[in-house]
Amino acid sequence: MVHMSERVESDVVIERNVRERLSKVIDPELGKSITELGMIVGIEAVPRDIIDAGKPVVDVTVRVELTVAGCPLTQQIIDAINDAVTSYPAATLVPHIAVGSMSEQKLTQLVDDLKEARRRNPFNKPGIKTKIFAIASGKGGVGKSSVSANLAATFAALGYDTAAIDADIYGFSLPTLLGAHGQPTNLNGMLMPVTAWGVKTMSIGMFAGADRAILWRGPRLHRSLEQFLSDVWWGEPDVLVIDLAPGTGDMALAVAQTLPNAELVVVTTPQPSASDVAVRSGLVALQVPMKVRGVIENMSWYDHHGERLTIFGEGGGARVSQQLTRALRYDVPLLMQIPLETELRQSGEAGHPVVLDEHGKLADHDLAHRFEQLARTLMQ
Ligand SMILES: Nc1ncnc2c1ncn2[C@@H]1O[C@H](COP(=O)(O)OP(=O)(O)OP(=O)(O)O)[C@@H](O)[C@H]1O
Repeated sequence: MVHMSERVESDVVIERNVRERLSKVIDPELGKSITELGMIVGIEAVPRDIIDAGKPVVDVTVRVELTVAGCPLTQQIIDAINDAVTSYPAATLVPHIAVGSMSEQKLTQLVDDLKEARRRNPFNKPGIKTKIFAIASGKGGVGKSSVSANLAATFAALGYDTAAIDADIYGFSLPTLLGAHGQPTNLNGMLMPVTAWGVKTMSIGMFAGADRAILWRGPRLHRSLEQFLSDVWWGEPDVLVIDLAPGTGDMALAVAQTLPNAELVVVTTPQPSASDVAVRSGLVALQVPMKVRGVIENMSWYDHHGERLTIFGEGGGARVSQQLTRALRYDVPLLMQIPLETELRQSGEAGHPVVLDEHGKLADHDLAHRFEQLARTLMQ
């Protein structure tokens, strides 16, 4: 027999404990707890007079206010709330989740608060933990975007909170390669990146407007990149991969000014016409305090019925590594060689990075192992 006063107290305890458990549920877009974001507006525990498997059965109503009605991640949030309630150890809690959306006024306040906390470019504040890798190539078409997409997917599959920016105004191929086809959600002027394969992605290709390319050129590039970084809600990812536009100057300079922690990774193919320009793209580090982390040689060979064909010649990656090491006076290693593989191209076109299996886990093949090794080296 349970007395009324005890029952009331235990309901309050359950409500408090449920709130505590919900504080661990993180909004996948904003990267903050749903309680901290003010999304939980009511929790009510009403016990039924039954015991199930030795535990009291309690109906728990959770009232949730989402930031945007019908947001694509609604179900994910509701599932997480459901799990947090049903996994309660001391009682059998039966969840009833009432979903609504925030009032305009509340949303404006929330966004203002978030913006206030992050008024500026989030990646250059002191003590930031995010590792930033800017992928440069010099010459176009050498596979810089394919490397960026697969590297980002590998980081995410290894469990790192991963963001990727496609800053390639000429190509913006990252969303295609990652299959990130959605539009960024606009939360009262703050943009949410599109998540694909666990990678939060933003591309300037997602912004409409004829002046997009003009904005991203020359003297305004630095401002544009900064704006791009601060108008998007990135949270504080472990790693940020930036797919730069091909070329040797402007873009890398803008990155160095905007993201002082960024490290440059230079992609080349084996042939001299690519490696000569790749060296020049790395030499930008003589003008700005940006570290060149290493070189990746793509399209290094093609395995044809057991025969290794070096279609684009040999030695480009090693040449870039040696020349940059000499010019910059520190070791700029050749980090990885990537063979030509039809699957890499095909999976890129299908929006499924070749390094991932059908479940989105790291695949068990040579190419995936190479990318895993690269990702682990870069995070050291
Ligand atoms: N190792 C590889 N094996 C087979 N195909 C590849 C490989 N690397 C890249 N490709 C293909 O080559 C083409 C160019 O690659 P990608 O778009 O990644 O290059 P990029 O350097 O980013 O080009 P851009 O200069 O246009 O930005 C794509 O069709 C891609 O699928």
